[in-house]
Amino acid sequence: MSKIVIVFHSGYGHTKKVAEAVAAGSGAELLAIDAEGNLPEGGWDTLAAADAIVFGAPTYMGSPSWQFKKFADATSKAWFTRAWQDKVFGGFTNSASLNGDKQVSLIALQTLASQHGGIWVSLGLPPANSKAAARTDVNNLGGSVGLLVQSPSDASVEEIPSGDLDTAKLYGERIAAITAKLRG
Ligand SMILES: Cc1cc2nc3c(=O)[nH]c(=O)nc-3n(C[C@H](O)[C@H](O)[C@H](O)COP(=O)(O)O)c2cc1C
Repeated sequence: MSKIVIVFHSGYGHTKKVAEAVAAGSGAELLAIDAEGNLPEGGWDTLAAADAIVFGAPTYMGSPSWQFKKFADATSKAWFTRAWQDKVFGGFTNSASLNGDKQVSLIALQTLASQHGGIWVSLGLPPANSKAAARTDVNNLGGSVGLLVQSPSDASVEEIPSGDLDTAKLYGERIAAITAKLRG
């Protein structure tokens, strides 16, 4: 069975909830980047052993949080040896506004995966964008590159729109299916 690892940062728990939903769909192991931008003991070995790596970060000031960026810069050690070449990658971001410049963060995650020679998994779901569409619908935010989630600024972790979490689970399933095809 393929090994999928979700490496993510979450300052206040909302992005962690999204990571858990992606894990529910993919069977992935969660690897949290801490408040100082560091991985737990053995974290780099966990990533080295993964068939697929999913990046997750909240959008802060229009880009991934600095803790995620510190992690991203630290992946240069793996880059030097092409250690992550041909792994499968995906990514997600979460922020307060419907737009909130989430796409900037997602492109940063996709670019990081591409620097490593990875195979990026798009969201693969049509947008729910008709007049009748609601926030409870799957992909109501209309993402395509990866997974977008909106947590309103005054929403608790338990109040993240259910449609976005359903979308997260489906994205996890897609990553698992594609990883199984490509990596066995
Ligand atoms: C320093 C900071 C900057 C933020 N910048 C943005 C932003 O650019 N766009 C946005 O929509 N939300 C922004 N937010 C809101 C967060 O993205 C939102 O609260 C998110 O759910 C936090 O996720 P977390 O609980 O995993 O840290 C910002 C929050 C903080 C603390």
